[in-house]
Amino acid sequence: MADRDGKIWMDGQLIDWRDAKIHVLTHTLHYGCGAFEGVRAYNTVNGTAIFRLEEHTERLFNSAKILRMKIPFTKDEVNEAQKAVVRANKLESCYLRPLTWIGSQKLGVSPKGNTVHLMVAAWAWGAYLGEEGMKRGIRVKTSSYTRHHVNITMTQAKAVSNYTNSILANMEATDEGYDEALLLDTAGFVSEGAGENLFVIKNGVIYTPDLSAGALNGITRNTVFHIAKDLGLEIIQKRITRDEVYIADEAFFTGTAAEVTPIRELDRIEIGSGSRGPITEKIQTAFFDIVNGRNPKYAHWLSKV
Ligand SMILES: Cc1[nH+]cc(COP(=O)(O)O)c(CN[C@@H](CCC(=O)O)C(=O)O)c1O
Repeated sequence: MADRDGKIWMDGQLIDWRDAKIHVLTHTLHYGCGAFEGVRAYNTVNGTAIFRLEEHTERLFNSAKILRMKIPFTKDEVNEAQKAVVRANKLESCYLRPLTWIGSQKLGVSPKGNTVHLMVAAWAWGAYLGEEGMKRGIRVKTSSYTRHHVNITMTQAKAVSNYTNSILANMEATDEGYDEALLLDTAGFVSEGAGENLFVIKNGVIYTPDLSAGALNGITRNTVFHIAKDLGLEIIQKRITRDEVYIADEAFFTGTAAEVTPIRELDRIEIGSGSRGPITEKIQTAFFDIVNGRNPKYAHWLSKV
């Protein structure tokens, strides 16, 4: 990804993509204390717009606060940086990656005295878990890795260091021929995917793990709460066991990258009909209507670039 044309916003400047480098003694590279966001811009009916930009920037600042990092820019500056990166790269739709990290003044566990930095990059990124998966549903494996205990790492921070757990779970699942991993929490209840939140549907009611299971408070998850209300569907947040997923009528993942991705089986056990369920399809359609600007009720969620 390093060798391409384009611009990256780095510490207040739009610089050439290939020049966006950091030193190998950067604190975050060694110890993993940093935070990032995943954001999408869509080519809506009213032009290119970033979906729920304010909420993503708010979460980035909350992640930094949890990690005791002070981002040296305002939220407005970070919002504008994201718009500038989309414009500078002439992207009609794209995935944006803001990242804040601790600099290279000194190493040692304590980063006190090191500078805090921020960059924003953007690139075209299609269906995260594959176009076929968006229609047919994907195959998921319950991971042998456990999601973080909520007091081991800070699960409400989208922290760089949290993602080694996600990487290992995803690699194990894909090495075994699955599309993605589902992680359980330290008590054995369902938490979330390696990079997604989980929803299941049973007898017309939607369920999702409550956040005590260590799942990230997903913005797409929150969007589905609004969609469900619009559709007159009840959502219950509760502890969910893996076998409740096995006997569900439908299941799907949500995430900025994953959007709304149906799950057709877990651990080689078909979920419902073994394909995208009807309620999942309704939610997916409503989601894409919203992000593409076709639902005026949510126009305020779209920040034109
Ligand atoms: C662990 C995790 N849980 C839930 C979510 C969903 O959150 P939200 O995007 O706010 O709905 C994500 C986003 N995963 C991001 C990283 C993907 C990547 O491979 O990198 C994303 O979807 O952008 C997670 O990483």
